[in-house]
Amino acid sequence: MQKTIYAEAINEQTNGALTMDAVVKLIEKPKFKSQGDFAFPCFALAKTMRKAPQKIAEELAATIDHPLFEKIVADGPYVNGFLEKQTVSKQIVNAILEAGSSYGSHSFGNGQSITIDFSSPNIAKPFSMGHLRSTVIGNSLAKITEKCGYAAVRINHLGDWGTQFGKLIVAYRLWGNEEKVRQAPIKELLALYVKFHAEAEKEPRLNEEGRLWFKKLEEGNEEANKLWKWFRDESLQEFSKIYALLGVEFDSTAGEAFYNDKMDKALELLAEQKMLSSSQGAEVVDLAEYGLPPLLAKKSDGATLYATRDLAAALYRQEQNQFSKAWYVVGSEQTLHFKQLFLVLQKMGYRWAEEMTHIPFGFVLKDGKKMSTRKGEIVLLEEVLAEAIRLAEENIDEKNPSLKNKQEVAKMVGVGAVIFHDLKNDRQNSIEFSLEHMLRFEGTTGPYVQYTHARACSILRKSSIEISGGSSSGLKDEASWAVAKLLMEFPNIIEKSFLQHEPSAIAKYVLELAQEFNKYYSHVKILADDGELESRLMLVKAVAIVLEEGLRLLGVKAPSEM
Ligand SMILES: NC(=[NH2+])NCCC[C@H](N)C(=O)O
Repeated sequence: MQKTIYAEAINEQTNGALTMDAVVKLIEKPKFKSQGDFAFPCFALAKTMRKAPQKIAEELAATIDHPLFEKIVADGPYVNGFLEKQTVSKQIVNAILEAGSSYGSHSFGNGQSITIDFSSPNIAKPFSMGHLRSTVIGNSLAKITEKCGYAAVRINHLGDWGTQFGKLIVAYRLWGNEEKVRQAPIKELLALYVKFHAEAEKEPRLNEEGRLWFKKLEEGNEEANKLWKWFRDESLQEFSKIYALLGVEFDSTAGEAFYNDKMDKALELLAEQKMLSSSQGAEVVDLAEYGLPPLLAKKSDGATLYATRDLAAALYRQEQNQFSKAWYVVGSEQTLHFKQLFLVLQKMGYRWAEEMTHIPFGFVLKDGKKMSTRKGEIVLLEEVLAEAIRLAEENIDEKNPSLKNKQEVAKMVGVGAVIFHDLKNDRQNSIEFSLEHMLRFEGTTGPYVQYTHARACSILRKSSIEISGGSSSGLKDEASWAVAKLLMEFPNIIEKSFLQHEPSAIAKYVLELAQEFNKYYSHVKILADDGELESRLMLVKAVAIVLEEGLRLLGVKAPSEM
């Protein structure tokens, strides 16, 4: 908002030589504090105004006069604007106190829906680190889209269909034990699956059996479907423990199986458009014109595939939700799959397919190596989260042994640490998994931000003044200005995180705000009883609001004491 005012002033003085949009985009944040709060480079004006940029900068600096600015100075070809600290900090703090948690919201989503396909683990298999990343990133993106005025549709596209379930059924019928599966479903089903592959090496006939049973499953055979449904229910129950811990919910858990009866229609549509061709008995959609391998729509034995199900799912989602955008939070290994999927839909003539986006992310590493769920190295996510909570409790025991709801807070801190660690780097980067590191109370961690928020809450508790509504008269010292200026950035950060599909923008921001606030806390006696006490407390309250809201958008809770 302050930036817009600066742009307006420039625009007015240059008689609209550039559009407002162009001016806003050109305004930079200066590198050094001594260069003020905004810098506008005059190069783009030089042509239309037929003057040297330096000259334009001088003229603008001399003519712009706005009460929101303390001074406007030419700095070479730049016009630097220095905000009037007291007035602006007053405006920002009051706006935050009035808006509360809705500070930073946007309305550009206009209530349109965005489907977000995330988490999407495979049943009868462990919930992997990759699925954790998808879950955490997708959950945050859903909250960010809502903050921008969209209606988020959270979809867990479960991997619950495919030939592997034929194999699993064969394995269970041969070697399975009902009691064992009930006790530890994922572990047991995985063991059966692994055994199947080992045995099939020796006895290839088993693979044929597996295909047969999947065929039975697709055709609605009762025994096959009963077993499949049981495996699915047990798996979902296991996954739901993880979702409960993470605080993640879905609007739909319609997985791949859900599209079993919707694929014929998708295939028909492709056939109608003459987009199917056969290749070695299989039906494919040729994508050579885009330089891509063909999308496999139907195998030679008539079985459909992952891609076909995604095609049917996209058509179904557009029909159901009329999504304005469709996002897929899935690891970067599937980049080609989504490229093909989107292009096929575009080729079918659907304009909406242009608004479909694959949102990839990097790997989780342990000691520099990719963590995987292959034999022997399964890391059970539930155990990881339980360990994080246990370590957080140890930390609290040490630092604040008399805390009342210790266990509840330990859960917020432990789980928050894991989530924050995932989201603090650009999502495409791989992340090194270290519980010890992510749980530190200092440094770039979730607990550090939570701790800073709790500190702000504690200051507010200690003062006798009740802060509500917005009637701050502003502050003008450098330390509080640094905090106020960051608070001013929050709405822009939200928009940026939306446009780039990057929760990390918010994570980095709350870290910076926490650091700046802690500097303020150590330089200024906040609770000193002078004329500015109330304004300082209002700033503290504004910081608490923004930290809590920033963390919420990441899916992290902010305890008021820890
Ligand atoms: N619509 C989708 N394809 N979503 C992603 C599914 C991810 C898949 N279940 C996997 O674990 O690899």
